[in-house]
Amino acid sequence: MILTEDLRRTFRRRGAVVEAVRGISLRVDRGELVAVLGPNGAGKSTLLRMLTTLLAPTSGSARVAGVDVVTDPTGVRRRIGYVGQGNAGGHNHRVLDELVTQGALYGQTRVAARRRAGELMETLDLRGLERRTVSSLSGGQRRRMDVAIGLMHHPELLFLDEPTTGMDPQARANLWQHITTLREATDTTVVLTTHYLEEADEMAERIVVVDHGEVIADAGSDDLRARHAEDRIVLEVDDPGRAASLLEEGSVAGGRVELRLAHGARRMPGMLARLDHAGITVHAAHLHEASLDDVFLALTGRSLREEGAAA
Ligand SMILES: Nc1ncnc2c1ncn2[C@@H]1O[C@H](COP(=O)(O)OP(=O)(O)OP(=O)(O)O)[C@@H](O)[C@H]1O
Repeated sequence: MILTEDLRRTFRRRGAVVEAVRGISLRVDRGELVAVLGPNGAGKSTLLRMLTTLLAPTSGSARVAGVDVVTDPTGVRRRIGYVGQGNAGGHNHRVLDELVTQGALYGQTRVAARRRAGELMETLDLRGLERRTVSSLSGGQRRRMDVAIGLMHHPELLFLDEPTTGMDPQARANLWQHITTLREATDTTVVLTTHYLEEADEMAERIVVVDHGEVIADAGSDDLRARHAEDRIVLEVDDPGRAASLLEEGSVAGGRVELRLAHGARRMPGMLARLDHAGITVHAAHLHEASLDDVFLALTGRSLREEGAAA
């Protein structure tokens, strides 16, 4: 669905050259949900803007939905939906009119556009808001309307640039619920950027970490954790020394055994069974799973959480 090869984009700023995207080769298959994560200024928006034909690459190539972004940008736009960071839609327009106008822009008849708008209002829980003005919607409703606008022309691929920024947790969960339903129904490919690590962790099948204009990691969140960070298991047992030597790993501190390892959740039951078998009583077992932020810290030396909070 997306194939880029050595994609680059440089900007000139006050005589200096800024390499915003430095040779990204990326493949996204049909039906995938991919989250692009990275600190501020990493190059995420520049990458997305090239893939959505809003910005021309300096060099390299990108095919999106089977179409080259440089030679046929109109063809790309016809096949993709893009929900940018700003809100779409005019403030004083009515919700249904906004959607129908968007459909008309893509050549739909009014009848077809109204039918499509009705479907999307149903899927995205916007029913009953048809005649409301855009400015009267809540933040969450507004963002769902933005997504509906991006989907009016049945795109095969949807780009979402920080779709949930500024939403409260309930509205975020609600929007995700709708995107999940939509994917189940239509197999739409989704590429998004987000500052919310938990969101990427829960929703994305694949996480592409971008830093300094390059892809520095590309895998599912469990794989990223196993490869780049460690889980921590703390066991409160009646004989920590014997427990540590039986498990052949871990250190004893404060009457507890502490272990740092990959796949902690999977390995903990086996450890508990071995201790039980050896007659060692376990009073409590704590699993602290590595977070995506730990992965991020290991990869970049910076915490995305702090960057996100500062953004
Ligand atoms: N039009 C431009 N002119 C000059 N420099 C630019 C331009 N657009 C982006 N840049 C620079 O390119 C780099 C990458 O910016 P980009 O906006 O792609 O990062 P980002 O990862 O999307 O950041 P954020 O999370 O803050 O949105 C930054 O150093 C930025 O200052």
